[in-house]
Amino acid sequence: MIIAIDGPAASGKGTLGKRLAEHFGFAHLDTGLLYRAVARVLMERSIPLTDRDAAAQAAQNLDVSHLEDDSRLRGAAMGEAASVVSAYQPVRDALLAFQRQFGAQEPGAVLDGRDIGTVVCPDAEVKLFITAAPEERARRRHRELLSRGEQAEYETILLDIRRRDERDMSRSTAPLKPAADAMTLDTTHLDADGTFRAALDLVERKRPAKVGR
Ligand SMILES: Nc1ncnc2c1ncn2[C@@H]1O[C@H](COP(=O)(O)OP(=O)(O)OP(=O)(O)O)[C@@H](O)[C@H]1O
Ligand SMILES: Nc1ccn([C@@H]2O[C@H](COP(=O)(O)O)[C@@H](O)[C@H]2O)c(=O)n1
Repeated sequence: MIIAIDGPAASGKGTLGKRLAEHFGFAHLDTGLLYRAVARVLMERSIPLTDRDAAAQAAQNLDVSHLEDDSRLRGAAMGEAASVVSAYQPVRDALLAFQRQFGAQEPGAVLDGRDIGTVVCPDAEVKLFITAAPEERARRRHRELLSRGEQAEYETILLDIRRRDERDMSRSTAPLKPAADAMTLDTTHLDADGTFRAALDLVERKRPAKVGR
């Protein structure tokens, strides 16, 4: 059983994915971390992000263990860099098998990203597309950074989110878009608990007999 969650930056995909996975006893993969990790390899070696061959090589040799715990992958700069290297087809190709293998786990898996319902797991039983207005997403990210004691400007975050959305939606390879059979949830006026309840309702409506412990 696969729950595919896609959506734009800071829409709450990861928060929701984690909660759904806990609820159903499934594994969870934040696929954005894979692209962030590829970008980090290049940045650590002072290789320009425009070097497609180096990015592809980094993706092919990526150590995918412990990405969740790696604080160096978080932050706006790494998200921006990830959105550059993620547009390269060979990078995406190199990360595909791992993601599909992750999705094949029993009793199930939740994967969140940009192309899970469209490319990685086109046969997922449940596909959710999580959105929120850019201003609300920027407010959430701003709150998050301030609560971690980091310096953050709301306007800068909003610009970053808009730029990243644009790049992710307009690229030719695996652009961010809802799968034809995805259920869209606009969370602009929902908090994290409300989002979880609304998503759970959608999941259970879609697969009432198969989902649940
Ligand atoms: N429905 C919600 N209402 C308010 N805040 C939320 C909601 N969902 C998530 N958040 C908060 O918004 C921030 C972004 O959420 P999260 O990291 O889950 O988004 P994301 O879509 O996975 O982001 P990214 O695309 O950058 O990986 C976090 O601080 C999270 O706690
Ligand atoms: N399935 C995915 C997941 C992510 N990306 C790219 O990585 C960037 C960072 O992702 P976050 O979810 O960690 O913010 C994102 O902007 C995408 O460009 C992707 O292409 N496919």
